[in-house]
Amino acid sequence: MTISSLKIKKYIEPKNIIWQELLNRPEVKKEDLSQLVKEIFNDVRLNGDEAIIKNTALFDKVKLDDFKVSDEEVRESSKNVRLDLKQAILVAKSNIEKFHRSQIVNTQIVETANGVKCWQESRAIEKVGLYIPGGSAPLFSTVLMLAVPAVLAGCKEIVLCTPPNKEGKIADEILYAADLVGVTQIFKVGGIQAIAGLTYGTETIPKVYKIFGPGNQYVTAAKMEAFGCGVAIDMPAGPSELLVVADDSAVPKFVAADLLSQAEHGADSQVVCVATNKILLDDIEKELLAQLEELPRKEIASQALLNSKLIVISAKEKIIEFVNEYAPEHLILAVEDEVYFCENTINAGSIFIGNYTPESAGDYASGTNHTLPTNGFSRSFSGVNMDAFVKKVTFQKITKEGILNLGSSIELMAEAELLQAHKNAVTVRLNELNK
Ligand SMILES: NC(=O)c1ccc[n+]([C@@H]2O[C@H](COP(=O)([O-])OP(=O)(O)OC[C@H]3O[C@@H](n4cnc5c(N)ncnc54)[C@H](O)[C@@H]3O)[C@@H](O)[C@H]2O)c1
Ligand SMILES: N[C@H](CO)Cc1c[nH]c[nH+]1
Ligand SMILES: [Zn+2]
Repeated sequence: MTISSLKIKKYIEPKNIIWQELLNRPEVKKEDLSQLVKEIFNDVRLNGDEAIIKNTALFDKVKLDDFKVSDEEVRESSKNVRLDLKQAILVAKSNIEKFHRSQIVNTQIVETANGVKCWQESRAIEKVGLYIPGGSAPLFSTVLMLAVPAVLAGCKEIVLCTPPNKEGKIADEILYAADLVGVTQIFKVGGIQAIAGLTYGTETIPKVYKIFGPGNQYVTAAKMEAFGCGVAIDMPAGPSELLVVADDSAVPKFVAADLLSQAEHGADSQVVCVATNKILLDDIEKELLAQLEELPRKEIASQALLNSKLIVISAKEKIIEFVNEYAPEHLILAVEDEVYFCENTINAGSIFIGNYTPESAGDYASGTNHTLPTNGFSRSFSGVNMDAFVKKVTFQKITKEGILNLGSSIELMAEAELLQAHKNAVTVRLNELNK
């Protein structure tokens, strides 16, 4: 496809009746993966490491008898990472730490009635598995996004799996970032077999309690199977997406650059731009096509742009209605009335405000997490944050005075539910106190 012939779908003041078309995500070929996932899970459950080695040879085209990354490999890879890149990774790590640490809440003891104290404490999930995709780009930033909060939360075992390349290697930057942050074990295993290994455990891979991280359709289907086997997962995180809302205060060159930043992730990415007038939208489109020409990943980005939409909606109430129905992973607000749009946005994974807040900032280094719900799941899921790595345990301590205060309410409710033993647990105490 030549760039000049690229036609991005345009909609001018679309009526609600065609909104469904605008809200749709790119069509994914719905291959039924459940049989394949079940077979590999069964293989790994029964044959452990042998199944991991066999499936890695089959799907990643490399035979690795030892797939655990050694300390020596980690040390060597650190030497291969450029000094300026190491510095940049340190800046990102520090900001991600600061922002995620700020999410830790202090315990608050509440006296709900005289002598009845209740509180909640966080306990880190002891064993977590982090999946880092390996395919078309070495996403070492995802290592920071998952491992930094895991370490801050106090997770004891942080196990990372990522697919090896055909030489049986993992990108130096992934190993450097994992070691820097404090990942406890690293395995050269990807796809379904990695998720199965983390679910059941093998001779080499430890079983974990929760699995995090994005991945392709095989990884996503495997995470759903893991969930069915009793292992928690973070969320369904699919192909990247971005919605930009722009009014006359926006800079077309910036908006175009932002749209392309997510389009280059994959052919299945989707970017949408809502502008308040046609002149602005045309300027953004012109910039988009000019900048696309210069990109090394222009083929991928062009494919994504075929799934994308340029829309004019002039009324801000209508724009908000559209944003909340679309429920994007990322939302950029390049608008004058930032307060109105921020206050009225309900469904979005992460919001970027103003002309100098590119989405890439959140992908790498501002401090927020880039593992976010896609495909409309921002209606009901949060992105990865500190809460994802802990469980909340509630506590209560009731004194003699407390049970005297609360006792009769419990007795009455238990009796009404026909649960005599529940009532008795209170009655025996009240009898003792009233002697
Ligand atoms: N939403 C987010 O936060 C986010 C962030 C980064 C990446 N992503 C997404 O993650 C995905 C990364 O995918 P990827 O492919 O680059 O890497 P990946 O690591 O997810 O998948 C590679 C693995 O897939 C398995 N596989 C490949 N072909 C197979 C087949 N025919 N049968 C069985 N298994 C097979 C192999 O085992 C291989 O190791 C992309 O879709 C990208 O958009 C999302
Ligand atoms: N934008 C991606 C999430 O949708 C995350 C990422 C990693 N590296 C660059 N970007
Ligand atoms: Zn990105």
